[in-house]
Amino acid sequence: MKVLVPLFAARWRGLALALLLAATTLAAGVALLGVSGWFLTGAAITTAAASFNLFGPSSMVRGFSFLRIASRYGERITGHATTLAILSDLRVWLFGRLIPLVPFKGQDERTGDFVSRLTGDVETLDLVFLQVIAPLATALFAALGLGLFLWFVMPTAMPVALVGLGVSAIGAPLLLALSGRRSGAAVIRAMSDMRIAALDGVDGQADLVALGAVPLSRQAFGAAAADVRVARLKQARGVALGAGAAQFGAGLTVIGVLWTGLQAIETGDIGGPLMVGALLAVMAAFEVTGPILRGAGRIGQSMAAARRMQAISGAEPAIRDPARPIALPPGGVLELEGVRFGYSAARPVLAGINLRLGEGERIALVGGSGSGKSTLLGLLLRLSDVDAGSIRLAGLDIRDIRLVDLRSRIALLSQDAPVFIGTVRDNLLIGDPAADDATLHAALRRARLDDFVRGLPEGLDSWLGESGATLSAGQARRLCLARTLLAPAEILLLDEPTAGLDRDTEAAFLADLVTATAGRAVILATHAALPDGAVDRVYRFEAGRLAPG
Ligand SMILES: Nc1ncnc2c1ncn2[C@@H]1O[C@H](COP(=O)(O)OP(=O)(O)OP(=O)(O)O)[C@@H](O)[C@H]1O
Repeated sequence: MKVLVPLFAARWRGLALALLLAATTLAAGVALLGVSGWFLTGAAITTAAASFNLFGPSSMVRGFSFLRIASRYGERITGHATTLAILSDLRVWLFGRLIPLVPFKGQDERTGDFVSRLTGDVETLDLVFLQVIAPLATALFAALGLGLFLWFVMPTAMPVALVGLGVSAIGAPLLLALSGRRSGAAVIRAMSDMRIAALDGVDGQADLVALGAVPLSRQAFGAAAADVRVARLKQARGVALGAGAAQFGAGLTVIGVLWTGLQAIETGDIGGPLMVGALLAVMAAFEVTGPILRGAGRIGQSMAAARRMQAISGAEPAIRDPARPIALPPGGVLELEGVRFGYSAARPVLAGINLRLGEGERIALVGGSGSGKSTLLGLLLRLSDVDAGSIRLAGLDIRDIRLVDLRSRIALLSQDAPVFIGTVRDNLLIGDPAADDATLHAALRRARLDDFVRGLPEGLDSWLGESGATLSAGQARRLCLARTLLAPAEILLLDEPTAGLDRDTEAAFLADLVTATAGRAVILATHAALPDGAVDRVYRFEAGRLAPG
């Protein structure tokens, strides 16, 4: 739960107010029932014999019931508002931590799991304050108040009531929380698997339909949903058992207090009305056990969720800024010397790359599929670090430069560049947030998409749908290309910029590359046939090395 501490600390005022109101609610409830018992018994005895002042207790009953309503309302509002604000803070924090860790490596860390942590896991933490911290604090307060009250009016009942309250509000929930750890973790795991199965099915819907594989996807989702049901059922069984045990404890306590109370009446230590009032006050104090038990039943789930978040907060991205960054001087000469790299030690991809890219030069990297073109471009942006050798920009090893500086000099159009949800303009402004309409249209023109965008009813403000659903694959690619061209970087890395374009558009774009890239240095990874003059030099990948192409 360490992740929650700073977030709770940042919102301590709201939490403290909610705690105060929760304690007031409980105190008013206890007092209400206590006074009512005292009042009713006193009034009943009055009609039989002695005199009893009805006005005092009846106004107290009204006062406490009003106070209880008002404080409960306030407590719900502040408790929930603060909790929602904390969860929102947590989501933002988590998003910030997760992004540098993408792409996830390993089986357990998939995109669906990432979404699951941001949504499901965070939501389970709502009960930490509302159903654990606040009710526990209130229970302590109740125990203290009730103990003091009984100490004065019926001391023999005090240990019985406190032990009973301790067992029901702390002992039973503690056992429940401990026994529910495994089922809680199972719920979290199963929910995450279910989200992953759902995302897989939605992402691959078209192919699954075309291949007639929808039943397989449904089966995978069904299995995940069944796991969720089983895990939840186990959890609910635990809560029911715990609630039963707590109710039993409450019943025994009331009998114990009644027993000691009757003895106290017999010895003349307490009057009948006050004893009844005290008995009902004890019963009312047990009100606090309900939320604690509900919280305890699910706390295993929250703790598993918190552990998953803690794991992220402890995880360091593989690529980090240098401890002592060196300011990047102007100039954009890029030099690679003896660069070796492999995703695993057993399978090197780059086996000694030497390359020099002068300012404003354009070169092309060609080679078979899987030869290492995209890998090399990724290294230039430090998406991974070289295993051996060095990459220098403006004379500095790129590992000595701040990432933000490096990436402001070099822009990449990746092979699977995404269209973000939003409009054409939203997508383009990611490349250059300050660009005006004329600049946006110029970039679109260079990417051979301007006519299309101008033909849309809302032009630059046309909505593109999720992942550019309203665009063809080639149009989406050109939009991403326009976005990269807009980036004010001196070096452009274009990975298959013409993928998805028809032959004529591809030839026109490549013929126009010099103008399109406006004097900037370019590394073009491509399978396309290059027209004369499109680039200054061509290199071919051969067994992890570069040879003049
Ligand atoms: N994230 C990864 N993890 C493990 N291996 C990878 C990863 N990305 C690429 N590879 C492997 O590295 C090799 C080079 O891949 P890369 O994507 O650089 O090739 P490419 O020349 O760009 O291919 P293409 O022309 O098909 O895009 C391939 O054998 C590929 O299987």
